[in-house]
Amino acid sequence: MSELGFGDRLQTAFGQFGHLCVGIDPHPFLLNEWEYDDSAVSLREFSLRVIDACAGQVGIIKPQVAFYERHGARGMEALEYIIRRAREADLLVISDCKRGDIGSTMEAYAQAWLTPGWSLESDAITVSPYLGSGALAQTVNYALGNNKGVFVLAATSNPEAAVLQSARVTSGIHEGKTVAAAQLSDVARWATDSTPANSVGAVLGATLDLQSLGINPDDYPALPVLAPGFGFQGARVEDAQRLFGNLATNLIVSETRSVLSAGREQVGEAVLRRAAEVASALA
Ligand SMILES: O=C(O)c1cc(=O)[nH]c(=O)n1[C@@H]1O[C@H](COP(=O)(O)O)[C@@H](O)[C@H]1O
Repeated sequence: MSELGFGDRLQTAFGQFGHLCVGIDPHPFLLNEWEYDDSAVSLREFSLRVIDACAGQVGIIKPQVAFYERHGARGMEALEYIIRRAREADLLVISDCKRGDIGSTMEAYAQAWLTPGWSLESDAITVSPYLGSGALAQTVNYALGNNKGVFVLAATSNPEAAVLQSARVTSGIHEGKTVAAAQLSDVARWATDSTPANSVGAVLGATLDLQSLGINPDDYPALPVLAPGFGFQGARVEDAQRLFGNLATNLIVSETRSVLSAGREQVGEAVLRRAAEVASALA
């Protein structure tokens, strides 16, 4: 097990490489553009190519589990392999599995993804709180006990999310807040009150107007924030500081298709260029 908590490893990654996280989503269209067939072997080759481009240049990668699951057991084997290779290359791996279930089932997911030495061992995972954020308590405890991280969806980048996430809570400690703001408050409490600190973070889409969801980023402590939506989904990294205010301090700028669509030969160059743009936007 790592000696350092996920929050500390994240700070080291920010200090060495800045705030860019490269997503690995082997969409069939990208496999095709990169001249691979749509197979588990290709997933592995594609992903290794991205890992080579990232190693020593960025600190964090985020494989999207769904694209490996598409290929069943062989796809998951490819995922196990590439996670291991990325971690050996000192990349922090956030496995984007977006698990969300009742507490006892979540515990099994946490064990699958966050147990040192197990085949899918990652540094952090994404989880969904929409069965109630209390159902995530065991996952958070398990992660913290193993020096791992958890990113909880609060306000997601997709337009369909608004109908649910902008609804107002009608009872309890979060009464009157939007669902998204309530989730963010729970995450902020976990991030700051638990040990090791800052190992629990929130997912906040960069495509959103956070104020319209009742979220003023300056009202929150600088917890880790995984922010997808830059690049392909239209958000501009130049706006990161304005969009996230105080939350820009520990912002993970996540980009996938905008980097990977550079192609197999140019992906290294695209990673370097984007990392420099992110560094200058968050300087
Ligand atoms: O958790 C995520 O990473 C995520 C949350 C969210 O709100 N929106 C979102 O697009 N994502 C993921 O980010 C990736 C898309 O990144 P782009 O290709 O850069 O748009 C996909 O793997 C999504 O599942």
